Amino acid sequence: MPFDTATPPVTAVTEKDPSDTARLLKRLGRRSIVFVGIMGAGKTVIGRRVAAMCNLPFHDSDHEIEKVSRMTIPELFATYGEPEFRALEERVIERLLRNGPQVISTGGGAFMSETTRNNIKRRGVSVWLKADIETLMNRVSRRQNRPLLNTENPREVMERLMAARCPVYSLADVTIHSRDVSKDQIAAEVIAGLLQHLPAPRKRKRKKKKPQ
Ligand SMILES: Nc1ncnc2c1ncn2[C@@H]1O[C@H](COP(=O)(O)OP(=O)(O)OP(=O)(O)O)[C@@H](O)[C@H]1O
Ligand SMILES: O=C(O)C1=C[C@@H](O)[C@@H](O)[C@H](O)C1
Ligand SMILES: [Mg+2]
Repeated sequence: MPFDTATPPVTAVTEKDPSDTARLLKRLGRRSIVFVGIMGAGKTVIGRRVAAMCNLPFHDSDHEIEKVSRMTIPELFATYGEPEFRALEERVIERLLRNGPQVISTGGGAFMSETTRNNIKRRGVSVWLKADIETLMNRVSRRQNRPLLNTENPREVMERLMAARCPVYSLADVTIHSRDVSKDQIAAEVIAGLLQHLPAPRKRKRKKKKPQ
């Protein structure tokens, strides 16, 4: 499947406009904003920024997993293998989701679990940060903390993962094109995208007074 990043642009709200974040918080209620997407898409950095803009708590499932297991993700993969990591990831996200409203950034493979997708649907609104292969490879080459990419040909692995995962990521409620423009701009586009997705509460009609 060709990877198309031609997501329709979302009109960005300005960061200075407090009413946009206030409206979003009202529409969100107790739900969480949940970032999904492949490694390097920007889930952690953009998630943290959106949380700061909305004055919401921020959690990253990878960091949470490292905290509860007292191991790094590469250590977890090496010691227990990927299936154990995935089971832990499901449990951690399920627990995090109970405490909305907040922003949660998930690990790159988390949304592939049907259980996790259902949990997110029930208690959150999902945002796919969608990026092209060049941008992603540029970003992930800076750090060696992603066990799935510790191979001879990380680009080939990334292409394979994208082909398998993009159709699933596309099930997210909101899609934002992640690219190398300022992080504030992407965060503002996320807020605009969420406002477009979440319907404004309908005004109640006033009952007409019966004539006396
Ligand atoms: N809009 C952007 N402009 C420039 N750099 C960016 C942008 N968004 C993210 N980055 C950079 O890309 C790298 C990867 O971002 P980040 O760690 O947030 O990705 P991730 O989606 O959380 O990945 P993973 O699934 O591996 O946790 C970081 O170095 C981050 O600073
Ligand atoms: O894409 C993936 O499967 C992963 C992404 C990272 O966020 C970590 O959750 C882990 O390295 C696995
Ligand atoms: Mg991350």
